[in-house]
Amino acid sequence: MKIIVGKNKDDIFQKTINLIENVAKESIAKDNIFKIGLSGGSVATFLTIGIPKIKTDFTKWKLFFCDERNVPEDSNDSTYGFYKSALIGTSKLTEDHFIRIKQGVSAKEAAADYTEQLKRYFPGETVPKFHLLLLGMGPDGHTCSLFPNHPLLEETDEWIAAITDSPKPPSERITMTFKVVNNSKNCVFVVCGKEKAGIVKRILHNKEDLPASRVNPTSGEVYWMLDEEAAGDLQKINED
Ligand SMILES: O=C(O)[C@H](O)[C@@H](O)[C@H](O)[C@H](O)COP(=O)(O)O
Repeated sequence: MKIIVGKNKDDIFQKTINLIENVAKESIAKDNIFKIGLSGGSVATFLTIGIPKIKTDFTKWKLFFCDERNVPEDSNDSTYGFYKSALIGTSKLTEDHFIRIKQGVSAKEAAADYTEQLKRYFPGETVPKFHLLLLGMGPDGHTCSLFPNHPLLEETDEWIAAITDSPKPPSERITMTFKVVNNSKNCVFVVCGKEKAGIVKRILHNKEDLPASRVNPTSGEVYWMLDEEAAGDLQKINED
């Protein structure tokens, strides 16, 4: 685990962009493709600003979703819709770069379909191994759409699961399970703001068993990219 604290949001965002750029370069050199998983929420806002600044061959990128809301792409709640409106037409990314969820079906069907899509992009792999997953963390310690005390935390067979009772609206989503998350080469949390300081301490110092605590790739690295505010309670401990 690597905990990297930025002086402020812009500093940690730049450090995260540098990390993504380096992993993309290594991945393309080795595999001739860079397979990245995106999350929604504030990390999406940061990425839509940061991704276009990355010096890379975007023709080798494929962008997946660590989780996605089961809503129409033109809904304000669609994570893909947010990335599309910010990046397509304004960057070198096109719709074809994104692996989107099936529209107009139940969450269960969308999860099954996304699993089939993953099989096409990770041929022959017993579990998809992403080069990098970009993760947010909610104030309750959830990540992807894996929420505290939810049965999906214990899912060990499915790669992509459906949730219809998400405590964070909208209620219907699909999500990577820990089976896929913890098979990734790199998991990168981007967590900013003083409202996250308490949960960051609960996870990184108190070691409470919360969903984000369970992100620990079996043969990969987990990075916690924190601004000073989100790391504030951790730093108080170090000063004591
Ligand atoms: O689609 C989603 O809702 C996200 O994937 C979710 O996991 C998000 O990353 C966290 O809720 C953190 O969101 P914030 O950074 O906005 O608090």
